Formats: sequence, structure tokens, C-alpha cells
Amino acid sequence: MEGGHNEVIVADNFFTGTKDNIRRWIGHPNFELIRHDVTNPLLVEVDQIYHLACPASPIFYKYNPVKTTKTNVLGTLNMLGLAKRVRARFLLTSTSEVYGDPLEHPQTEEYWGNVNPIGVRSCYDEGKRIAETLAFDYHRQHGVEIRVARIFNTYGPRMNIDDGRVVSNFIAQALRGEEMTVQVPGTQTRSFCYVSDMVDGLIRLMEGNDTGPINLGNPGEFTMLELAARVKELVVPSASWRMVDNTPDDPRKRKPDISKAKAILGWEPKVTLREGLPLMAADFQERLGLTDKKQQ
Ligand SMILES: O=c1ccn([C@@H]2O[C@H](COP(=O)(O)OP(=O)(O)O[C@H]3OC[C@@H](O)[C@H](O)[C@H]3O)[C@@H](O)[C@H]2O)c(=O)[nH]1
Repeated sequence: MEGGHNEVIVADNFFTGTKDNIRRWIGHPNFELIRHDVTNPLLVEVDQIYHLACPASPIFYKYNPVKTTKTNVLGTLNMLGLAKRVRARFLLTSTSEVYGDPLEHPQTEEYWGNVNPIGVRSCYDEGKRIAETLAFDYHRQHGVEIRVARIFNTYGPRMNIDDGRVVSNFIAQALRGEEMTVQVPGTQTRSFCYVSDMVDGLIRLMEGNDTGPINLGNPGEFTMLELAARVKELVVPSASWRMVDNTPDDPRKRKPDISKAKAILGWEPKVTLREGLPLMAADFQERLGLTDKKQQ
């Protein structure tokens, strides 16, 4: 298998993912797919666990917040229990959302965050915060080898077209000839990381010697109005946008300090937003069965 691993087992309940994304591996002798929900225990023999389970789009994680918390608490307990039992190395994909609506900018790993514990995003923010706590307690109490990544907004081909996050929304809307929905005020910022850079960062973290937490994100920072303008410029020149209501507790700015990732992992994102948007748009266009709007 790619990445030097002899065998890969994927466990997914397909709440937000789809079998189609892993179609090319189904039937490969070193690949196994299990339909499994991490809130239930899983017994397998493995050396490494990439614990990625949990819806990451605000729309999906707010859809069933109690289940989101269960996934982060019970799911992480189950995976850490497995790591302890079989002495596997455990990597948690935590999130920039642990910084909440940050009062420090850019965010370093030392910043403790500004999170609303009772808001509509708390199932995810606080869920990931307790997942980090569990990882570090299993490390201190039971000697489990852990790695914690704090992932910033990530996008790329094969993303669910109706994921609900901003990059996929804007590209899908522009391609469908709909107005892009810029949530007010539009001046809020995010830093968007291309998927292949993220995967590279996660593998380096897993294979390296540092527990983390380590920020993985692209430090290029954009307002949502700038993002809409980029999609118009690079994907569908005739596209337009309208301002719509926002949701509660939307963080006003976000940008990772990646000096730790650079120093410890030798990692730095390579793909700029200007390069990444057209790559994602090409994939969406194909999957939506649309002709190239630029040619029209
Ligand atoms: O249609 C939309 C959707 C979103 N937005 C705005 O775009 C910004 C980004 O929102 P997204 O829904 O993409 O997701 P967020 O960046 O808020 O959260 C994400 O951040 C870090 C990851 O760990 C998670 O995947 C996810 O929670 C927000 O300010 C939101 O108001 C729009 O303007 N229009």
C-alpha cells in the first residue's frame, strides 16, 4: 500500500463519508473495510491508529450534537482503549476549534482558547478538547504513545459536495449557477489547507517523535468575501454572491502559527489557495456532471 504500510483497515460508519472515495482500494488484498461506529468498541490488531472519526462540518456536527459528543468522548475512549490493549500508536485529529473565538492571533499551540461551553458548537469544540485531554491522560497514566494534530479548515477533491463548509459550498454554488452564500459579516477569516498537504502533515506527525499538539493548517488567511472573489476569479467568472445570516459563535478569525510544525516535522503546506481551488472545482464539476462554465 502507499505510504509503506503493509495493511490498512478502515472503519467508517459513513455518516459523512462515502464508499465511493475508497472504491479503488476495495478488493485490494492488503485493504479491509469495516462498517463500524467508533462509539462501539472495536477489536483489531494494529500498530497505528489514525482516529479521524467525527463529522467536521459545522452543519453535520450540529445536526445531532449529542451524537457528536458521544463520538468524541466514547469514540476516543474506545480507540485509546484499543491503543492501550494492542500497544498501538494513537493519532488524534483535533481541531483549530479548540481555540474557539480566539483572543490571540495567530494561534499558537500554547494558547488555551476561548470556547463557549454551552453553545451550539460546543459538542465539537468541547468534544475535541476532552478528546485531547483523554489522549494526554492515557499517555501519562498508561504510557500510550499519542500524537495530537490541530487541523485547520481543510478542503480538496473528493470532499462531500454538500459538506456545508465554506470552500465546498462556494465552489458547488458557483458551478451550479447559484449565488455564493457569504455569511455576515464576510470579514471573518479562515486559513484553508489543501488535503494532500494535510495528509502529509498527519503522516509526518504519526511517524515522528513528538506528541504534539501541533497545528496543521495553511497560514494564508482570507476573509470570506476574499474567498468568494477568488472562486469568481478562478472557477466561475460569472459567479456572484449574496450576504446571508450567520450562525451563533462563529469564530471571527483563525490563522495557525505553524512554526512548531515546521521545526518539529519539517512540514509546510505547498499548495496555495490559488492552486487548490481549481483542482477541487475540476473534481466537483466532474462529479456534478457539469460542463466547464469557463468555456461557455
Ligand atoms: O456557505 C457558507 C458557509 C460558511 N461560511 C463562513 O465560512 C467560515 C468557515 O466556516 P466553515 O463552515 O467552513 O467551518 P469553520 O472554519 O467554522 O469550522 C471548521 O474549522 C476547523 C475544522 O476542524 C472543522 O472542519 C470545522 O469545524 C465561517 O465564518 C462561516 O460563517 C460562509 O460564509 N458561507
